[in-house]
Amino acid sequence: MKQYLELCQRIVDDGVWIENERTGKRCLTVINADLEYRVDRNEFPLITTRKSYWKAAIAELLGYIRGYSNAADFRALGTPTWDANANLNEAWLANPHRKGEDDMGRVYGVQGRAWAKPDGGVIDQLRKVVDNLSRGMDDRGEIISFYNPGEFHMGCLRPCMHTHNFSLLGDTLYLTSYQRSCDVPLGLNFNQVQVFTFLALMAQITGHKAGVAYHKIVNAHIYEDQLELMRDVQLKREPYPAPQLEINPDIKTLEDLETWVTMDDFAVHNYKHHPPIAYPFSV
Ligand SMILES: Nc1nc(=O)c2c([nH]1)NC[C@@H]1CN(c3ccc(C(=O)N[C@@H](CCC(=O)O)C(=O)O)cc3)CN21
Ligand SMILES: O=c1ccn([C@H]2C[C@H](O)[C@@H](COP(=O)(O)O)O2)c(=O)[nH]1
Repeated sequence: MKQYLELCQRIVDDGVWIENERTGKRCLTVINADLEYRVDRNEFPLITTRKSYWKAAIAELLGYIRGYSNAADFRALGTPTWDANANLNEAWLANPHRKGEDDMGRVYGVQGRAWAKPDGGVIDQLRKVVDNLSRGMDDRGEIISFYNPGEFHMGCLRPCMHTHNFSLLGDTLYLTSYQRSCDVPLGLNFNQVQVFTFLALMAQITGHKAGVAYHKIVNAHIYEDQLELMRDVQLKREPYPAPQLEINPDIKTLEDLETWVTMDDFAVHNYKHHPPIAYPFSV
């Protein structure tokens, strides 16, 4: 929690105002942030200075793992977070590649599970990493990348957390995740949960101990209409201790994650938090 609050304060103190053409808003921006999550100690990085909707964040991650490309599938898992990008963005609505209501196009999980090869067929990046790690193998390229510039025009948004790089040291699994663009009040709240949970889940299904997750962010920003709430409300609150995440131990394979797992297979313990803050969302 301390590192999150320090990043927010740094943006408030040192951020530079940058015009964002896509949203038509100004963003107070800093470059480069390095966050670390102690998955080994089960210090779940939930924001405590406001209520965090952690189930929606894990539902998003599960949707990426399943390769979903439709906001309705994300809603069925328990999160409405892709509704706006799929259905309210003018540029995407006018895009001939959009296949109708709720279609997100070839973003995130589609690239992770079905990256199109130029000579036909697809690459399942996640399956390869799971198979290697399950055999105790780290080829120093256990990478899942959602960043496919050749297909940006076929999706509603370029991926923000675009690369997840797993590493095995003995029997301990590590994760380094890269994010190019971060909406700190809204998105980071979710992304912290996702990086932590991705490592915890991958360690569980590949039979390893979870170590530390490293989260590297390039452009970290607060939108102009979020600044007052962050500076005058959230940053005035004292954080509470980190809660713990419990994952159903019956989840043992990638197929389990693809088929029967729901949000009921996740629980958070000792989550003490301040009241909710409704930050504006920019499409
Ligand atoms: N501007 C912007 N910020 C983002 O964080 C973001 C995007 N766009 N587009 C793609 C995804 C969608 N994500 C989202 C979308 C909505 C919320 C959101 O509204 N969160 C609320 C409540 C969520 C709920 O009720 O389930 C929150 O208070 O955290 C969070 C992340 C993260 N990403
Ligand atoms: O997981 C996510 C997804 C999106 N965001 C934020 C970061 C930006 O504010 C927007 C994306 O806009 P771009 O113009 O494509 O950078 O969404 C996030 O923080 N986390």
